[in-house]
Amino acid sequence: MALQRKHMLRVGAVVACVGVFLAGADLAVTALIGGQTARQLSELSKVALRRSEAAIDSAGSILNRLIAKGPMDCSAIALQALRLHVYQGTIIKDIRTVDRDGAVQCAAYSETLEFDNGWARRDEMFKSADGELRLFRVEQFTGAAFGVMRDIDAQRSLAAILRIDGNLLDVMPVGLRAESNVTLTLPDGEQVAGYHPDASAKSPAQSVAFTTVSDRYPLQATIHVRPQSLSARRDLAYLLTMLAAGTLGGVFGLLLASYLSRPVDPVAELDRALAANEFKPYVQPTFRLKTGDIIGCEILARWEKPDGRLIPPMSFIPLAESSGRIEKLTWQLLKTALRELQPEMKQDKLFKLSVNITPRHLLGDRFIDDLRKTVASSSVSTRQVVLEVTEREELADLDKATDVVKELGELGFRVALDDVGIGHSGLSYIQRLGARILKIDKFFVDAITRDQSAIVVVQMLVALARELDMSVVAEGIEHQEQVDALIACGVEEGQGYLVAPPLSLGRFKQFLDVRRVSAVPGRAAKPELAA
Ligand SMILES: Nc1nc2c(ncn2[C@@H]2O[C@@H]3COP(=O)(O)O[C@H]4[C@@H](O)[C@H](n5cnc6c(=O)[nH]c(N)nc65)O[C@@H]4COP(=O)(O)O[C@H]3[C@H]2O)c(=O)[nH]1
Repeated sequence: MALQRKHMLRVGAVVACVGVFLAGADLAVTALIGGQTARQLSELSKVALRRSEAAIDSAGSILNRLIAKGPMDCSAIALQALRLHVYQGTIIKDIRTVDRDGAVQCAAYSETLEFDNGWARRDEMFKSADGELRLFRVEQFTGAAFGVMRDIDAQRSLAAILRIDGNLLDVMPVGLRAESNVTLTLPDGEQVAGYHPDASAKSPAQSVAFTTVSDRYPLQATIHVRPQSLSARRDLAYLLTMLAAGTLGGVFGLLLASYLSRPVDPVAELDRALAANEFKPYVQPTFRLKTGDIIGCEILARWEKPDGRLIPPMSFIPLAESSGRIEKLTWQLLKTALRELQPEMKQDKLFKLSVNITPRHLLGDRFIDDLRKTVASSSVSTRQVVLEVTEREELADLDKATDVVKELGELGFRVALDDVGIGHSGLSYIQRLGARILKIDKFFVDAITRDQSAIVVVQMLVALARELDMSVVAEGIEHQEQVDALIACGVEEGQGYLVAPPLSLGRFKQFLDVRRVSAVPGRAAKPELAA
């Protein structure tokens, strides 16, 4: 079972750590690589724009040179001069002279006019920042072309028709070429050039855009990419990082598991629990057998672990005893119980609170002093406090024990001898100690309804108690038949699951309230009060 838990812990820790490391690495690498890709694409849109600006610059200076050469008046010489600048293979596909309104007067190659499908008016053109050039879209049957116009004089202008193609806009890195396109647009959104590296592929339907706007020309270059292209998960660096993170997570998980499953020093654990106040006084009511009236309760320690587990006393009391922590533990429990039950104890002056005291603690030098202080600070009468000393363990020094019990009695405390009948000491021990209460062990209560000898022992203990002026409490009563048999033997008080198991202080208070209201003798505790 322990091995299985260890294995489960190890697997759980490894899985959890790998998960956390992978998630962390995913977040970090996605942000890092995604950010880098976005910066790279912004830079590339700048490159596309700068190249396009250079093309416009070059067209503008050609137009300037032509205008400087002579009158561009559609004469044969003027057209010849224009033709010299329209070469196959360059981006200038035609140069035209246009009038004041932008209407074409003549073209370097008049046959290109047949390709036209529309020509912008002057007022539809966009001015460059220096006012020297005007840019516009030229509709042609073969697709959009890009017009760059410079005024010759107040009446005429010279317009170059450019086709900015892949050579200028081919800026995309290999990995992104197939999933992107690059466009040049005017301020009205009209596209004057576009480039898709993979001519057969369609533009991405859903895309992320990276745009650079020119500060010299009314123009912007935009790179459109599919959102998936930005995903860092396609990157080799991402895969390598995730592999490293997963491995690190696994190693860390193993280390964590071995740290968590390291043997814990039980005494250090006790000290930690004491400091954290994890030991709680649960209490089990004692009652009058004939009437069922509650006459007190016994503190039974429980360890409420931070993970919610409730540890029974036999799992920690022996260690607390052998490690010298029992004193601190006892005072902690008693203080808490006195503080919490003080109102009930003040209201019912006959109510007795019992606490288990180990023989060694009882015989300790400071026991009586500490007990007095603890009880005095709660302003509860010493007469309402019972100290249960077990008969299971021998009192090392019976004479000293007798003196202590006597002194305690003078101070008002009562001492009960616990687990009577199963211990090693004889009747003289009971007689000498001077205890006021005798608690008959559950062993005899269990047997009393089926074993005549148990009846004889109980009757004998009752007789002895009467002789010594002691009262008798029977422990571990679970059935009404046991109550009846105990009454028949002369026992008057008892405790057991028949009335209630050990309860937390809060539940015990509720239990008292319910009992006060119903006040039915001998009735078992309501199931919801069971611990
Ligand atoms: N089956 C059954 N059990 C019943 C019934 N009625 C009561 N019991 C259980 O019998 C035990 C009676 O307490 P104990 O003899 O003082 O025996 C106690 C006592 O010797 C010791 N102990 C508990 N708390 C403390 C403490 O604060 N200090 C010291 N020194 N010992 C403690 O641990 C022992 C065990 O305590 P618990 O486990 O709480 O077990 C308790 C109680 O829960 C019943 O009807 N049926």
